[in-house]
Amino acid sequence: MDKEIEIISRYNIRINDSRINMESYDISCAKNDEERVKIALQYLSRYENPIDYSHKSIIQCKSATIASEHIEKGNKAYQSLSWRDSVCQYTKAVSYAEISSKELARAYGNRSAALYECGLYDDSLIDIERALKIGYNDDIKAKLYARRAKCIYALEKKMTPEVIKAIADARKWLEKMNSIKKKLLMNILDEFPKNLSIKKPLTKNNISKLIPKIPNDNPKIPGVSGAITLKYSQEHGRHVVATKDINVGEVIMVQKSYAYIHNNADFYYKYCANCCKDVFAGIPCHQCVNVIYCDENCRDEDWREYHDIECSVISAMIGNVISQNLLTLRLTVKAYKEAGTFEKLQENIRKINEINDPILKLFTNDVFDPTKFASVYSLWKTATISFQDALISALILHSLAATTEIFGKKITTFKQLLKNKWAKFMSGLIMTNHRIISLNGTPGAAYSFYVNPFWCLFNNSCDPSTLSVNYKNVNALIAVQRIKKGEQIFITYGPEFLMFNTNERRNHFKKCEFWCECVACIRNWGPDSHLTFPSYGVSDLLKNPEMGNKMLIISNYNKSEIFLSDIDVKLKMIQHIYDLLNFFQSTHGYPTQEIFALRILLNRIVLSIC
Ligand SMILES: C[S@@+](CC[C@H](N)C(=O)[O-])C[C@H]1O[C@@H](n2cnc3c(N)ncnc32)[C@H](O)[C@@H]1O
Repeated sequence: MDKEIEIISRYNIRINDSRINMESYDISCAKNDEERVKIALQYLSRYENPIDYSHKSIIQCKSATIASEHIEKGNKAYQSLSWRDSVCQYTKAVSYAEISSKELARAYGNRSAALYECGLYDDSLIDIERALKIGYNDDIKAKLYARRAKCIYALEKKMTPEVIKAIADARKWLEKMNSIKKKLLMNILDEFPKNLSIKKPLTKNNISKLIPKIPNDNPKIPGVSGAITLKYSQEHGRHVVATKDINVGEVIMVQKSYAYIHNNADFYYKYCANCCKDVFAGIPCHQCVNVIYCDENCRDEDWREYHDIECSVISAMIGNVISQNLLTLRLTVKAYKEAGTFEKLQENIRKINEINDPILKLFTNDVFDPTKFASVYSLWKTATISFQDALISALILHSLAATTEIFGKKITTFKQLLKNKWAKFMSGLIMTNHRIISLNGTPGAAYSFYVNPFWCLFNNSCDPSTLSVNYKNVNALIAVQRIKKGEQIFITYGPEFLMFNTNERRNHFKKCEFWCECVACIRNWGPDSHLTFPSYGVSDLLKNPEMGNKMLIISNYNKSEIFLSDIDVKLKMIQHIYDLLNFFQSTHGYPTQEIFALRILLNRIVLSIC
């Protein structure tokens, strides 16, 4: 492969490699995104020999060898008692193993042992069934049946008919085992349930407990409180406003992101690619090695929604690309799937472009539906654009065209792409999506990256009126200031005044191409400013025993080991803080030192959960 194109494909694209002269390609003359990508495709067309996505060094495929390597790594982790690591390695083996292969049966069987050790008995039972169904080696089947007996016993805590049956099944297969292993297992079966070490089940993630219930009282914007609405003004652009007084602690929104990806190879094997839940006994995609699912339902849903197209494309892109590019691809594929055909997609986009009202554009059938492409596409706004952006878009298009038959047949050369009508149309959409992601894509925890269209309509304040709680693909906002009817509601885009001074914050926002005009920037608040706010002491608390008591509890908690306390204690403390914030703001106004002392503690508690 040509050196230059190798750089392009490998780094797809953080190209600031001096061998590629970006400056010499002027896209300023282009009228639209389609023309910009055309210039990039013309630049790339000089390569006779484009990236070969059928090559095994570029695409990761199912492989018995790689599956066996992961099984070995899983065994090592298991022997050193690193149960979670061994589960992860066996899951990698599950995804690399060929469908119905002996490696797949082994991976499920071995993973059931690690899951048992984690205390995940239900998951272990599921894997045992899978291993037996595919065909586990006869000489170790007895161990699987014995494990089934142990799991059921651990769950039921008594000798049920199922436990007895599983023990009998294990005995039937004892003959096939070698003599040492047979003796060991026979002892366990003879003594059952004596000497069983039954662990406390592994606690699954806590942060989901922080996510409030989805508000269901805004018929126009599902997942959003009925106390808010969208507005537009020359000064603020689109923004969110309270239609009723809102108290601290009230839920503003709980919505799923339109698109979410985790771009860390290990996370592909820990979270379901469809619903994002932690997955311990996941199943693979039939074709690729990059995703893992809770079960067949999640696998089928993902396939219907976008994975049927993405499957081979992400295999080509993963490892070479940064997460923004994968999210750009996801947006494009989802838009295409929603429309069903290129003609319908073109028609949908034409209709959105014809609507001038910046708020109405976001709606589908009179509802702001965050699962529809219109809600994302209408986030588009003009921003500086470079040849590099066009090049990225051209390469995403090439990955799509060269690995799928979306354009009728696979298109592998850049020259052919320039001639194909629908490839040209999709090139423009890819570039527009690339710009939408550049400005609205949000990095989440654990290398995740997502876009939530409603969240993107809030303006920033470095003293936000809301707290963001993101749990994988779910985005929640909770009020942390009392907000009066008619007031604008703000989120934080990152740097808050408690952490950074005004210059630092405004410089940070330069890359988002705006000059922050929030109250904290206008008043030049920095990390110590809250110490200059008025303070009323706690005298009013003495007149209100309920609040006085909450303050006492909170002050004691503040002196304790916050990180070590139980999640339910933390949630109780958060509720006390909300109550105290409401009390202080209604008696003393805003801002005060007492309020910020509580806000700093609130941030610490939330951080300790996330
Ligand atoms: C994610 S969007 C927010 C919604 C946006 N107002 C709209 O009309 O779509 C971010 C853009 O809003 C504007 N914006 C948000 N917060 C701002 C602030 N504190 N000061 C000035 N402009 C802000 C900037 O133009 C920024 O690029």
